[in-house]
Amino acid sequence: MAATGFGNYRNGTQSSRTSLGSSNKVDKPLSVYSNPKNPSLKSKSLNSSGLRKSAPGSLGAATGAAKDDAGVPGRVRVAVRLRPRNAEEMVADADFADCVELQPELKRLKLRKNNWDSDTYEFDEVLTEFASQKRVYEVVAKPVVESVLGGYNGTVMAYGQTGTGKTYTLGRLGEEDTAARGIMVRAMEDIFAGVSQGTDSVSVSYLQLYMETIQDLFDPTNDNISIVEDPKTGDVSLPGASLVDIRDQQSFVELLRLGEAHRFAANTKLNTESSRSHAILMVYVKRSVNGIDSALSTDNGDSSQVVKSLKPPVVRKGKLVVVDLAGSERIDKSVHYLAGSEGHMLEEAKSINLSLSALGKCINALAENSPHVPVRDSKLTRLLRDSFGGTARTSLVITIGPSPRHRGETASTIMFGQRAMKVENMLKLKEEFDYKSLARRLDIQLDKVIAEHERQQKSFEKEIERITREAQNQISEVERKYADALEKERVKYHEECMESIKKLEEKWMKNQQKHAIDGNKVGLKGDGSDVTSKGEVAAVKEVAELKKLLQKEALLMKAAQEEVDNLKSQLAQSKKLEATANSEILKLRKMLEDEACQKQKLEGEIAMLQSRLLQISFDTDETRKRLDKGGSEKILSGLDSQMSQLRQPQLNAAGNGEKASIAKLFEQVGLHKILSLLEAEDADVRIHAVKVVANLAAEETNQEKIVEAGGLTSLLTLLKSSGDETIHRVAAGAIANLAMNEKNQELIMAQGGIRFLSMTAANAEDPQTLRMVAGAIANLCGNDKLQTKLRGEGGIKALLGMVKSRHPDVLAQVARGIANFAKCESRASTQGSKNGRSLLIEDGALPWIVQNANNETSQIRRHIELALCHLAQHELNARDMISGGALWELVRISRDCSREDIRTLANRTLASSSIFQAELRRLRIEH
Ligand SMILES: Nc1ncnc2c1ncn2[C@@H]1O[C@H](COP(=O)(O)OP(=O)(O)OP(=O)(O)O)[C@@H](O)[C@H]1O
Repeated sequence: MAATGFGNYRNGTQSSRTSLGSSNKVDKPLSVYSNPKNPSLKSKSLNSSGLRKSAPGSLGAATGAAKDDAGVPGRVRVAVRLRPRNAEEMVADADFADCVELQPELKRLKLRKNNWDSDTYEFDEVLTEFASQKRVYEVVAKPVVESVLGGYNGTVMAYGQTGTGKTYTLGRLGEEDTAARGIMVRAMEDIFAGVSQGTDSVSVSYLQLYMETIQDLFDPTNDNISIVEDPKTGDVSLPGASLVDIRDQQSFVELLRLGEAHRFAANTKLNTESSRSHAILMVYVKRSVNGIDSALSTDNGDSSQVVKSLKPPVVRKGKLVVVDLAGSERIDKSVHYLAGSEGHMLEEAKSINLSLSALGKCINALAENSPHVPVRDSKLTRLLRDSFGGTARTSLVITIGPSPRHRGETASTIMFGQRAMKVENMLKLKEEFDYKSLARRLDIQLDKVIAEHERQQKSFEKEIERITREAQNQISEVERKYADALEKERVKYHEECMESIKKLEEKWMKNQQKHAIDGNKVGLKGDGSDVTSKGEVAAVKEVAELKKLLQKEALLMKAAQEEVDNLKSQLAQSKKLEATANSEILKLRKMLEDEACQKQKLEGEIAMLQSRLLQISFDTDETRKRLDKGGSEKILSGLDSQMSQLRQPQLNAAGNGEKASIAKLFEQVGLHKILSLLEAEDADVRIHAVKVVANLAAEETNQEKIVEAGGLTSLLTLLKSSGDETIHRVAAGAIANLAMNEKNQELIMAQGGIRFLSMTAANAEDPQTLRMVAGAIANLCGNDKLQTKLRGEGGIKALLGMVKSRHPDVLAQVARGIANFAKCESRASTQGSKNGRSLLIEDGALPWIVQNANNETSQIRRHIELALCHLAQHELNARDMISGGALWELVRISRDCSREDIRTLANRTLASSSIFQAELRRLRIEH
């Protein structure tokens, strides 16, 4: 159990701390300014966050190891405050001096014994009747508040006789006069100044403890609040009390006023002005001290950075408890006052005194370093268990009045304070990794990345579309232009050709006609040569003209060709553009793929964290259930008892709530993701994931889903491929759970499960691994259909091989497997579907069975007794059983077994076997 306040922490040895009666009187020098063990522990040695940097054994508070259990020692600090004389005392005590004389500069108080003699006491602070509320806060409470902000528990308590100013010191709201504000209000002001609104939280409960009943001052109808103590950490909590989140000072003051009104109403009902109850204000401060904020807030799009710097934020939890105790009158005086009054009032006085005297006793015990601190004697001390003299920084202000008439009370208050000064504290930093908030933040971050990714993808797609469209437009434009130009050229060329041909034809016609006329003329003149030469000249001219025309045509053709070339180069240019656009598209696609990859990584991280959360929830669930069962470790006859506990249906309401949250988480993470983590590269993640799967497999409702999602195959693969024994142990446990179901048993066999389980058993060193493997095989042994296959694949041999371990847990599972197998065999032989002797006997199980038939562990013994009875039911086994010594065991069982049903079964079996009967007769054994 962890060191806690009244409950556990013991002072170190200190010579001056010898007797209860010893005090810090100046004639017994004892330094009250520093801790003799650690002189650095004056309140001044705290830095601004209330953390010590180099105290021996300190936690290294600035970096804060979440699991470190070491503590920082420190003493309960005690201040004494004197109330000024009130009007009545001014008159009644006018002729008398005050019963105390204060020497604040020496931090001393003198308590008058008589006119000439007084006792002197030292305190950490001596506050005169003139001390301002501000000063009182600063010396009494401020260091505690700073400590709370630094992640420690802190307590401020006021103790004193009725009417001496406890409520004045702690609870004044100071609404009309701010200088009058008490410790509660000022403490909250400092707390608000020390927290950041975005990441931190402050919540309060306000209670009163009256006649051993705790009432909620925010909701007085809630008046039976119980105290819950965490057995591990010793932390005290009040789950039934209202816990109100507060965001600003104003709402706190309003709440306090409401609480005060309820307290006042309760006191009025009791017809008294003084508070007869103890009022307790609890302030819970949660501060985030580092984390992934910086990494997450850099929205530079580089999500891999986020993954690399993944570190859960550290949350420091501090609890400030401010206790305004009821008046500390001595019981004899109260009884005297109350003599003749109603019995209730006497009871009440006793009850107040009971809790105060219990507090006193605890303080005495702590101051004396006594081995027993009677913390359980009252609700007050139970409530303050983690807040006083334990892991908390504690400050006590004792209030006294000046009147010599109350010298007795004042003396007893002073002695109380003196003893409290000797109580040592062991401060413990309350830090934990806030996986939930990390997962939440990562979720938000992932959402952002996904949204950004989707946005980018959309704009990339749009861009791609635009570029493609533009390129296509350009191409079709160029193509269109090219086609138009070609067509134009073709038409033009055609027209020109036609024109030229027409012209030539016309000319040719003209020439023909001319020739015909000239021919006629020649014929008439008879001078042909002259005429011919004229015709030739015309023909030459004609040819020259035609040549010109042809040259012109050639030029036109050339121009058209150039135009075509030009268009072709334009087309090539467009194609180039298209290629560039394509490579751009490819680049964009690659970026998209990278993004998707990052997203997947982040999802993996989240799944891993959520699976851790799931595991933590399971652990909590399991612990809660164990606690619910009163911590008794019931040995369950089935499988792994821890896993079996998870199947217990009788969960209480809280358990159901927890289960619901597990189911929700399970839903959120998704089985596939959890299963995929079984193959993670990081061994820790694999171990973690297999634990989660094992826990899930413990729930019958999850088993089918796990098998369907391929979980069984993954678990068997882990047995085959992993070299880690923890993984083997947990995976075998999960397989054992899945093997509770007949369908799964067949699947396990079909996937070579026996081989992997046998292999695991052969390599196992930890008996718990063997227990899980044996448990899994034992379950398979109970399936009638699998008998031959199981034996054929070495299942029985594997079971028998595990007895080497000698560990009773392993032997119990082996025995259970053998009993299951024997039962199936005897059923099969009764039904006539089995011939021949038992496969168990064939595989050599009988000697071990006989050897352990009277094993001292009842669980093993019972299984074996049953196995023997089952084996004996088949006549074909009788000879082997006789020669192996099993008959003797059967006889013993039939006579001595403490379970009647087994005794009867053994008797019936012996009676029905003629071979056994003959042997018994031969040996002259009566049966
Ligand atoms: N330091 C002080 N200066 C001025 N007045 C004071 C001082 N301390 C107490 N008083 C006055 O004395 C009276 C009693 O104080 P208070 O109610 O705080 O006492 P108490 O110890 O809380 O009593 P009870 O145990 O009955 O609740 C009140 O009227 C309060 O204003």
